[in-house]
Amino acid sequence: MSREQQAVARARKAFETGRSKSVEHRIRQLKNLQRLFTEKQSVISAAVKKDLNKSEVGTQLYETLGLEGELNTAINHLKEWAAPRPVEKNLLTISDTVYIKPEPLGVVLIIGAWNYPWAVTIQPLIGAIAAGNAAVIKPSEVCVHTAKVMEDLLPLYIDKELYPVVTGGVPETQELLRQRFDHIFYTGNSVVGKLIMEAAAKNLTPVTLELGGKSPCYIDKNCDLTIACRRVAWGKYTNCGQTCIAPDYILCEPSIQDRVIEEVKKAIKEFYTDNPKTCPDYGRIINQRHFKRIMNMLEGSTVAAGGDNEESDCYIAPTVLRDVKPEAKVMQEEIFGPLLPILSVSGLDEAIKFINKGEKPLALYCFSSDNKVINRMTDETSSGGFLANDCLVHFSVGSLPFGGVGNSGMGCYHGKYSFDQLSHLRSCLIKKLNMEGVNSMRYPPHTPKKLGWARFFILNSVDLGWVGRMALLAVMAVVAAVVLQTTSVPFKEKSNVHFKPFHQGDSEPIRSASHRTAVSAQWCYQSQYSCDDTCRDPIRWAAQFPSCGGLRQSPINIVSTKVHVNSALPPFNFIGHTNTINITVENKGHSAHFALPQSFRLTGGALPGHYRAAQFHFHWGGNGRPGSEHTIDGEQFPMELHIVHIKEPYGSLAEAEHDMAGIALLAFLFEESSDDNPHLDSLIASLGRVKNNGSSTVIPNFRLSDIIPSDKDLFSYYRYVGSMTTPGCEQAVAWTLFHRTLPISSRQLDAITQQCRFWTGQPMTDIFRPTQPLDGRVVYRSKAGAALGGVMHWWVGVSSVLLGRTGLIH
Ligand SMILES: NC(=O)c1ccc[n+]([C@@H]2O[C@H](COP(=O)([O-])OP(=O)(O)OC[C@H]3O[C@@H](n4cnc5c(N)ncnc54)[C@H](O)[C@@H]3O)[C@@H](O)[C@H]2O)c1
Ligand SMILES: CCCCCCCCCCCCCCCCCC=O
Repeated sequence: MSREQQAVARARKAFETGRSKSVEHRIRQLKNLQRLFTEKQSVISAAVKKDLNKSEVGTQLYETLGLEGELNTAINHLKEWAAPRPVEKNLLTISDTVYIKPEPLGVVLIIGAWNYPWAVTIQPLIGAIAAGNAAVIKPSEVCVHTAKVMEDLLPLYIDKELYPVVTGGVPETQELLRQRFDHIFYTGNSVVGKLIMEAAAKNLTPVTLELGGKSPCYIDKNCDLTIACRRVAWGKYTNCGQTCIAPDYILCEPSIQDRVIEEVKKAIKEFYTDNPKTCPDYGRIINQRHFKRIMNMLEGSTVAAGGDNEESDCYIAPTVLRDVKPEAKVMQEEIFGPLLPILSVSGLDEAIKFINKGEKPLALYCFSSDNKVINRMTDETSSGGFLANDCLVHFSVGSLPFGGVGNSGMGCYHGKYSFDQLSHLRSCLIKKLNMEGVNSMRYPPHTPKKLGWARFFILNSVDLGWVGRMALLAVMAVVAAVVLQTTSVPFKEKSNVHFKPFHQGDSEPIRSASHRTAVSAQWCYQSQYSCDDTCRDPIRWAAQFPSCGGLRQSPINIVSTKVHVNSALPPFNFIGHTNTINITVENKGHSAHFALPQSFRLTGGALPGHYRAAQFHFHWGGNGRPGSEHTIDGEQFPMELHIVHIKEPYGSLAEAEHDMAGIALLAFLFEESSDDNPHLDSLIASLGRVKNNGSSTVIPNFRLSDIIPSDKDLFSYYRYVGSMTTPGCEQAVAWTLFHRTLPISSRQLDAITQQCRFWTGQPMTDIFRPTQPLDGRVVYRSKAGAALGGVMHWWVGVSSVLLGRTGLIH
């Protein structure tokens, strides 16, 4: 068995153990990579310096900083990415659970290139690990020193069976390509890209090809040429032009060519001094083969700036070429070096024509102050990425898919795109064995009438709240009956539609005890799901609790730039919150609830009435993971406190659930502090006494005002209408999320998350529901100094918008 075969076989065996699939394992591996970049930065930089003469700062700026960002994103979002994704349903599948389940592909081969050896090799690896795959890593042999460092260091930090490094050149890569993989992720030139695809085709292995090509740069005469040329010079000469997305050549009108040359020259001097050769920020060509290749391209072109070179040092100065013709040697292939040809075009039309004659590029740059020019360039061309008035930086935006199109590649990655690219997005539809009558429309004998019903059910998608869904289930039952009656298909089983009361929640003490037992045996948080296949994880709550699939669900992500500032949101009045009392805490199986006396009251805050306190509880993560339910601009916080109040005169959630603001929930996010928050100590200690489901204890001398800020510090908050965050997800909640966060130390967080157990006996961690779609709701933000006058008016406004949207009025 060859070394390559052995590595692949070992990786597959390790994958088959299943360990790469556990989210915890993935996060641990990603954290280990984080540690590698912290602990070994100097070793990494020294190798890159030897390979490409990049400075230590340059390596950090262009390679490892981006990787750190990718690692942070993957670690923070992995749970959300890996969770099942609910999808829109048609009427036929309305009562089914329909979702996408991302699953690992298997063993991925990652073939890296030499120009940004860490960025282009480790970034796909982050995606492969995050998606739960094993990966064989083949660094480019061209960057000799870096390949060796990768081979030495990676096994010290990450699981070496699952993620082996195989070094070597073309023969070794070819031997790898003879093995069977579940995905091949290749970065390099298009010629080899085709060979990779050919090899992959033998096993129908999917490929991602991150290739290159000539990325054009159009400079419109209507723009600030100094700024444009500085940005182009940066994009071109960074890493000595050996960047896949470097602007390959400039297209501009002849009238501005001289100015462009002058401005590029100025920028070269500004960045790399009069003598780039001695400038620590100017790199070298990777080897003499590439040096010769680049120097050959100069043939037949006029040098307007630069041109100095020294073969023994692999040095080529930043160079500008003027009046270059399309037939010139330098225009026949990707330059991948520090030569910047300028070609004349008569204007935008000709530039677009010229670009469209070539292969679709990896990047396309357009510099102009005129939006019409920018819009025409995007509308009338195609490329992997498009940037107006800048170069390269799209590579650093993790929310943008990075990749080529046509000859510049296929597939994309970065951030969540890497995860998706290296996952199989499995379609899942879970149906029950009842409601067989509805299916009769698809069974033979086929009739025009059945076709009519099938058209109705298949061609209509649904976005109804629970009320609509209930009504529709009723319609479906009738249809089933009608279809049954009018066909001769014999059915042994009766179509049966259950109208469960939709408020089967567990928000004790305001939900009933009988509900509690029935429900807690069935629903669970995502963290419990894998160990108990009978429980419903959040994605499937709606199958049993229709309201959980409604249009006003909580929690939500609050996008701070999209909230509406509202001056009719005044401060709150708390009554009784400073009283010292004894409170009972009980492990409810999904969380621990701290009961509050009804004498604690709440008014103000634009709430439409007076509210009585019921209980408070926390949502937390585990083992360093955040656990808040609400997120702000995508950020999840370590923990969240919910204080539940019921509107007067209701006595329970069942009574309050038909009132859109029947419950007032006050939410506080926690932020990690270096010191302990002493007010939490008694609560933490009490959790240690209620480890198991159903156990309870008393906390003496408790004051709610000790754990929350005083009224005067609570004038600033977000408000929206939503739901309870546990089944039955009753849409009866006026949510208030305060800006002011509460402190908690990491020691305290650990103590909280490690003490209690779920009703299933597993450690009670990650007790939060994922954020839900806003579905057109508006989030309001209070404005200090607001008056009470507009409160009712505000609520009337909010209610009519919501009811109108769900079609319940009009
Ligand atoms: N799109 C991107 O993200 C991206 C990033 C970097 C580089 N690139 C492109 O890559 C090119 C430069 O890289 P390169 O190709 O010189 O890198 P390279 O020479 O390092 O080759 C890339 C990988 O292909 C392997 N390889 C080379 N020849 C092979 C063969 N015949 N059979 C099998 N494997 C083989 C090498 O071992 C190496 O691991 C440029 O075109 C550049 O634009 C693209
Ligand atoms: C405060 C200012 C910080 C500026 C940071 C700018 C970083 C820009 C990052 C550009 C990244 C370019 C890397 C290109 C790698 C491309 C891989 C292909 O060859």
